[in-house]
Amino acid sequence: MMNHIPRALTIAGSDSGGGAGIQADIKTFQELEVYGMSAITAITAQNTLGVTGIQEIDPDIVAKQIDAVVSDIGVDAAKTGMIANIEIMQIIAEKVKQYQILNLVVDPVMVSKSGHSLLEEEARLALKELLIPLAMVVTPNLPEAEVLIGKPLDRLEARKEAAQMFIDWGAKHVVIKGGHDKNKEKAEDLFYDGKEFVTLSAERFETKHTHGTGCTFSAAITAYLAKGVSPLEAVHQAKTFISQAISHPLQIGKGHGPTNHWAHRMRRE
Ligand SMILES: Nc1ncnc2c1ncn2[C@@H]1O[C@H](COP(=O)(O)OP(=O)(O)O)[C@@H](O)[C@H]1O
Ligand SMILES: Cc1ncc(COP(=O)(O)O)c(N)n1
Repeated sequence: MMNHIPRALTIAGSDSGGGAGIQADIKTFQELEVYGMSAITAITAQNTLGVTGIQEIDPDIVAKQIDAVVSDIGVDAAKTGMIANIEIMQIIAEKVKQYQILNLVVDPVMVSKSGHSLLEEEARLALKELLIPLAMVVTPNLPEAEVLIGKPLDRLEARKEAAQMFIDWGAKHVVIKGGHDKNKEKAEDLFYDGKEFVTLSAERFETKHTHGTGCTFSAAITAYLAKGVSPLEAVHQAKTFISQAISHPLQIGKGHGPTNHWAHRMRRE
């Protein structure tokens, strides 16, 4: 039998600057030798300085993109990123259920690092009912987890309780990312599967080039799931990948530059 080519789908927004969104996801899939596909939810005019315009895509076209790739090519794992509005969220949830996409990574993107809204405010809490219950892995950053939980998550105990809430809402695994916890010496994320907490700790790099870190991290998890790796191992591998990408930033643009998706190759070369 021929070897199966792992294939991954990103359902997210386009970042014209190439550092986040669909572009970061496809670059990550490619680096991890997974065939990448996309269903675009919104087009952003964006660079390292910020977002200057957004065109949301008709939910029907989002649905048709998912239909097109699932019906012909097949999807071993998928992720969601920028979703823009509630109608798009509803159609994504419908399609994930229709096609029984079990390896779903939900990155609950709300606001860009440059401060632009990427999901309408009224739709943010709907993530709890519509998408998080379908997630194999959900990857909130601290501000997103605080919005969803409705309280501050400064202390580890509060983060553990929050992780349990994500499992109660139906996610199979959660990673609460600690990138925004600038007081911490390490870049520490908290993984939970409903039974055991695992701290993913890595060196924190002093850099302003963190545009697209969350997209790249969740895309790497998706790529490893597509290859058949367990969620915990996928998260460990993705943490290594994002740490390498942040540690060798690209000096591109005048603002918050992108991470370096090919930095992981340096280990091998
Ligand atoms: N300065 C940094 N040095 C090392 N790792 C970082 C740094 N900033 C973020 N990370 C890591 O990158 C990943 C993405 O996290 P985060 O920046 O919190 O997400 P988001 O992009 O969604 O806001 C996490 O694994 C986090 O720990
Ligand atoms: C299309 C799109 N999707 C996601 C992000 C979040 O990335 P970041 O938080 O690093 O700005 C973004 N800026 N643009």
